[in-house]
Amino acid sequence: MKYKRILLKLSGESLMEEKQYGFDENRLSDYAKQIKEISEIGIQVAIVMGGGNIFRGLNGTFKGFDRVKGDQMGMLATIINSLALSSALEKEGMKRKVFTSIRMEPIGHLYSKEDAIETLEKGEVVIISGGTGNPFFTTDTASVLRAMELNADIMLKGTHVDGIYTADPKKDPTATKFDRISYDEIYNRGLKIMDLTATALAKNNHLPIIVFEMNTMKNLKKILRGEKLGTLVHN
Ligand SMILES: Nc1ncnc2c1ncn2[C@@H]1O[C@H](COP(=O)(O)OP(=O)(O)O)[C@@H](O)[C@H]1O
Ligand SMILES: O=c1ccn([C@@H]2O[C@H](COP(=O)(O)OP(=O)(O)O)[C@@H](O)[C@H]2O)c(=O)[nH]1
Repeated sequence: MKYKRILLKLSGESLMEEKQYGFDENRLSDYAKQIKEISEIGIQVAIVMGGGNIFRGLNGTFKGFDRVKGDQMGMLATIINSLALSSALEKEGMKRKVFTSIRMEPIGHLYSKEDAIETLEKGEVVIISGGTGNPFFTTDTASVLRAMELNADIMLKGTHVDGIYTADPKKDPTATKFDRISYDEIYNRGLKIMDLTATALAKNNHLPIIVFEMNTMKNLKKILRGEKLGTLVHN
């Protein structure tokens, strides 16, 4: 296998399926099955969950919430999603440990790099919730940060689009997909697939990222086998 330890970022919105809000149990179960498949072949998997299916801080500000309170609500949303994923993994008979970036026992263990690495080395899945623990950040940034802390070989951003396009493919049907793209090009073209903080942090630390569609079964395993799916982001 090409990679030994991965950081998998799962978009909150991808959990919704056809729903307008919250999560779809079948989608969660499909994700758990895909994660099981790669864990069983010896890949160490750390996961950062998004929260956009429940709450985004910036949306709250439009409704009159204070931004910091809104972001804290968003971080709590990522914890709800993480517990749901943990429960789906449990149904698959998987050992896993939920960490929170903010102290919240007994809901999850307070995140520490050492504990997370120890858990990964035991072959258990690590789920890191609560984003970075700070407002004004995103779970993409949290994913890059944790990938670096945990010395992950790559960050895989699993979402509902099949890669990075010249423009948002939901808004522009003429947009075309990149097989590879540099961090600078994401910035120069102003692409909205990842926020600039996450992009800059990954670039500065030479962290490769693959953006791929996670809603099709087996895609995660195919990537780990080296099949060319999605878009590779590189320096
Ligand atoms: N240049 C682009 N290429 C691909 N997807 C893009 C681009 N710009 C914006 N998007 C949007 O980014 C979303 C995927 O990113 P992700 O962080 O997983 O989403 P979300 O924030 O909805 O959870 C999709 O909704 C897609 O339409
Ligand atoms: O380090 C973080 C990560 C997330 N959030 C908040 O949590 C929300 C949900 O996260 P995100 O939008 O990244 O989730 P996704 O788009 O991946 O579903 C964000 O809008 C922010 O309000 C935050 O404040 N700090």
